[in-house]
Amino acid sequence: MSCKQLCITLVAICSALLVIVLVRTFTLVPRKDVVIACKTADSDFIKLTDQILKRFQKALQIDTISFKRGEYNRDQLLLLGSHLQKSFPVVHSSPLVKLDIIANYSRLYTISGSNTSLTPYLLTAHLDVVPAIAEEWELPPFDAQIKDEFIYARGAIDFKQGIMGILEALEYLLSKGFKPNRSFYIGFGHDEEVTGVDGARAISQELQSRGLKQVEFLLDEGLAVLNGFIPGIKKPVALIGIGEKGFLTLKLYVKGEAGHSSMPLKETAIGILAKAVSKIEDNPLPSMLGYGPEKEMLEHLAHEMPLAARIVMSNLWLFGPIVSWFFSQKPPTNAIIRTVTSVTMFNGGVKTNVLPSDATAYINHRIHPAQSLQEIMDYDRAVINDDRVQISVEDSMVAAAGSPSGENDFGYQIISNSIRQIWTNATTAPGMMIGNTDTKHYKDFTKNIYRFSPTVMFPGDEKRFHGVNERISKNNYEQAINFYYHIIVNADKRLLMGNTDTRHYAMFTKNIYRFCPTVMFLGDEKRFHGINERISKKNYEQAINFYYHVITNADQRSLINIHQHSDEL
Ligand SMILES: CCCCCCCC/C=C\CCCCCCCC(=O)N[C@@H](CCC(N)=O)C(=O)O
Repeated sequence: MSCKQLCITLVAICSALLVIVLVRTFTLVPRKDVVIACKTADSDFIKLTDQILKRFQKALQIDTISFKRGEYNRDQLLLLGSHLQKSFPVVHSSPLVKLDIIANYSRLYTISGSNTSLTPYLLTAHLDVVPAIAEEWELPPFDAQIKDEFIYARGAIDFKQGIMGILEALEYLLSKGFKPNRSFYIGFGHDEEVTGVDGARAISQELQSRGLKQVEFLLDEGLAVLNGFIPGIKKPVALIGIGEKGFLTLKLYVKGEAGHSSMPLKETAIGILAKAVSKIEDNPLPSMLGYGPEKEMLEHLAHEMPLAARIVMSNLWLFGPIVSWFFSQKPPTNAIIRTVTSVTMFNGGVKTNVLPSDATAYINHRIHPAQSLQEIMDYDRAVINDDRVQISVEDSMVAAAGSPSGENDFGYQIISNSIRQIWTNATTAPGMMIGNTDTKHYKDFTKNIYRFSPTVMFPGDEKRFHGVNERISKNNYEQAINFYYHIIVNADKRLLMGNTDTRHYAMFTKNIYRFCPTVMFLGDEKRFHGINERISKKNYEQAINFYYHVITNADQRSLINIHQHSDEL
């Protein structure tokens, strides 16, 4: 090939790439949904009264700690149960609500709706918390004291704001005479922090034994309203977890030889294990950017970014390696692009002058959905490359597949719209839950599983999860209550409302109306996107005449006297 031909080929390739990049950049259009903002002046806005705040603080003061499977503060769980019972008298006495205590401590509420043809939905949360090292906290972890408008306590964001927020919203609604159309369940597990096998799993079994086959959607704890976490986006981003990373906990064990420390061997069990652990930390797993829900998230958010970042995010097929490098720099963004590795426990040795007879370490991986458990095991084995280190699986879970997040996916849109009613300046996007939840126990009921916590976070706050100084602002707790209020009200609709093409015209007018000239009887709603969609001949005639009148009536300078038909005089 001549030099000229080479130049022409290169120019052609570059031009083609440029066209693809620009087309992708400008065809990922922003969403312009119209949602009705929830304002503090609204008559149905639930204000954070002293009473509401006090009962939240009281719930936080009860240290419902889970230590390990089957080992949790049973007395405290009972205490929290009676606190809920006392705090929400309307919920606990309503004829519409049935409460079952499951496996002694978990709580399953069944709220009966009037329309049994509507598939119920499920809201879940957990009653337990992880332990806290009190000495490291600014304020004691189980006092729930307030400092600078923040309530500090273990469980403030993981996840007693969910427990109390849901019940506050329900208490309010029922006390105002709310009678749901759609039934729903509320499931509070008592051992989520130690995998939920006693609590959530038992709730799920109870629902199955009642013959429940399907729920419309499930909302559990999860991602949050994030400020400043995603490079290039200034406004808050509310991520709804549509998938969940898997986990793999590996036990590394080295058998050593006990003896006197004055005559050491070349390496001790501790030394061998320390080298293995160090190799694991030095060799992070490769980036999987583009192969999981994070791709959808970044493409969704691209339109919120400045042009350069927008070009990059819209074209991960080309710029993936740059984004991977960038995201690897910070733990929260690193967590979404790869399987991560944490060495969480290390034990060995009994006395300062005794050679250790063995040493044990635990590695906790959070697995990217594009990878299998076996791949991770093989990777670790190859990296350690030392037969003296025995590797065994302590516990594992494969990653959860992505739930649908399209414009017509009822559960996703109910959650997204409810978020935007509260955090009006936020943009929502599907994301991947980086920690684990109780949702694994409910996966047989629906593929529409979503993970979102109504928690506002700023960089650094992620360390408060399972760390020190966990806290929530009073304002955020008020938002959490109102978020659940909107979830319950919005999910009570028969069909997804508001997801019409009108959002594409929202910039032209605030006078947007949605009406179909369709006559419906109970049961006809199933024909929408269902089977046997139909219209009567008469109704079609009415539809034509309706549009005739819309056109003729709208053809006026100003509003006319509507009673000008001669037959109405
Ligand atoms: C682009 C930025 C994306 C990500 C930013 C995330 C910021 C933090 C948001 C949410 C935090 C999620 C982590 C909290 C998990 C809470 C639930 C939990 O602790 N679960 C346990 C369950 C234990 C188990 N074995 O089931 C856990 O994951 O260990």
